[in-house]
Amino acid sequence: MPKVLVSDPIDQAGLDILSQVAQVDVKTGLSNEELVQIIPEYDALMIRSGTRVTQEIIEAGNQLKIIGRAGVGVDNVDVPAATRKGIVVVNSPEGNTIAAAEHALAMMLALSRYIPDANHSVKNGKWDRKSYVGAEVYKKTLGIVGLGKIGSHVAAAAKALGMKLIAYDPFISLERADHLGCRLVDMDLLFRESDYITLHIPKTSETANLINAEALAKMKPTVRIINCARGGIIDEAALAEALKEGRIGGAALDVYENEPLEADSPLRSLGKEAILTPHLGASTAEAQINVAIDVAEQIRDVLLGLPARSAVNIPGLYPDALEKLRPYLQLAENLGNLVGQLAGGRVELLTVRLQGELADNNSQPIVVAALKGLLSQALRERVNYVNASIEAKERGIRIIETRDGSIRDYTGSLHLEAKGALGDHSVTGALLGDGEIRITDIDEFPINVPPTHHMLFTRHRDMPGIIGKIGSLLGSFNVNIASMQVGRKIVRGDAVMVLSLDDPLPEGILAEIMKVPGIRDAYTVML
Ligand SMILES: NC(=O)c1ccc[n+]([C@@H]2O[C@H](COP(=O)([O-])OP(=O)(O)OC[C@H]3O[C@@H](n4cnc5c(N)ncnc54)[C@H](O)[C@@H]3O)[C@@H](O)[C@H]2O)c1
Ligand SMILES: O=C(O)CC[C@@H](O)C(=O)O
Repeated sequence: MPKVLVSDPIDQAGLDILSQVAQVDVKTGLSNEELVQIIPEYDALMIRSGTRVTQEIIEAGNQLKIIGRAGVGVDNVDVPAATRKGIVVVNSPEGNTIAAAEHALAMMLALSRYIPDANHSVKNGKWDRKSYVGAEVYKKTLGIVGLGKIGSHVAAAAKALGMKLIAYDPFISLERADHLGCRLVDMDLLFRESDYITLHIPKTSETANLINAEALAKMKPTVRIINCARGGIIDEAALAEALKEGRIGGAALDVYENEPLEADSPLRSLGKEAILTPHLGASTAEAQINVAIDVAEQIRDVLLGLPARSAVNIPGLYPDALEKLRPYLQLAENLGNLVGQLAGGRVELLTVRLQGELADNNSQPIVVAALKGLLSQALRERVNYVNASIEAKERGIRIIETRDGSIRDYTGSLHLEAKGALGDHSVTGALLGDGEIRITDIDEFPINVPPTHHMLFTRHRDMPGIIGKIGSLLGSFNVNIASMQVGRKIVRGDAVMVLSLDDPLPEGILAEIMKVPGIRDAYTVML
């Protein structure tokens, strides 16, 4: 019988499902060293947010087939290490949506009426009615940052409370926002106009410290901020300072840069204008049952040799079909991610053309992989091989699929075109004999580069000196170039340049690149 280790508290409903097919050991509170020691005997690991699944644990897990996260965020799992080892990582993308949205709403109302402090004072024998004169949310402006699953539910409820809704989400269509009764605005305006700001975004390099001293300075002195998304999106020291000095009205936090919150955090000494909960967003009986069942069923299926429905790293296909398509799925995901970034978000139309031998295959997994890549900048771990099509549909992305078996430049290749905020862009990619991926065309300019983590693309006039200038500019910012390619259709006409970089581009450098004579456009892309 296979063995499953459950290393965080999981609802009994999930344990019952696992017990149908496996020996289940529940051992919570283990240290990294203890996990490394016992993991070799297990076929599956089931966790919540308490266990950090490090590369060390994954490498020691020689029998491990699946890691199941009973919740959304897989930020506590080293997913690339699991993928390298062929271990499926699954999550429950929707099981706790309602719980988290309701927690944010509860925080907003509790903050407005000082409920935690008032409760505390009555329980301590007082009858103080003067200190707790609150504010109404009716007719106030709620700024929602991130209009995904949780943000949308918050919007619907806040609308019913009579609030005016504005939102910032660069990946959501105007139609979707309109449908939710939200006016899409830029971040700056949201900071300035909101009476309440609620965060429902993933933590990424773009959203880390989004609410910092500079952002706080733009807000109304009465603004109340709610974060039930991820720690690290708010600069906690700057927030504590602003609250102490009365520069903002209040803050309610469920998540923190470091969890558990440090004993000496400045947040702990704040008064009634701050509410702190210990990452309780998903802590409802209903959500815990939902996520436990969702993830336990997937672990059971994988242990029985069936596909998982919400795998974040490996698609849920039967093993033989997966083996054949795996390199093309990776190609599709890379190209989807690339064309999505070139198109600048808000993609309305994606055209997928399967070429050469690829045209003979079942196109559905390829299209889904392309969508997964396309949506990954917006949704991170929320998007998987199961929900990518639904997410795309909800975002109003139309898909056109075509096939051209006659194209034989490579045995099989894939062409994607996206219409987005930055206009129409296209990419083509192929597999070399050894399965290595090559990007072979960008916006109809022929190139031949492997996808890498940090890339820089320019559109420029083909003229002497331009490549040298970009090279020295990057050098002056201490950015190392791994490879560089130029593609052009005619001599001294328009050209594209693609650089693979060892380092991320520091802030401000794109503006400098745009000043180089002959450069028409420049984009950075992270794959
Ligand atoms: N406190 C908890 O216990 C708890 C429970 C569940 C989820 N969460 C967290 O809540 C957050 C939202 O979850 P969700 O299920 O709504 O996710 P989601 O993927 O459905 O929505 C996230 C939204 O953020 C948008 N977005 C991405 N980058 C952005 C950026 N730079 N600026 C503005 N918008 C951006 C995306 O377009 C998307 O619409 C996540 O961070 C998730 O981990 C917390
Ligand atoms: O309670 C938990 O497991 C955390 C839930 C939440 O942060 C998630 O990512 O799903």
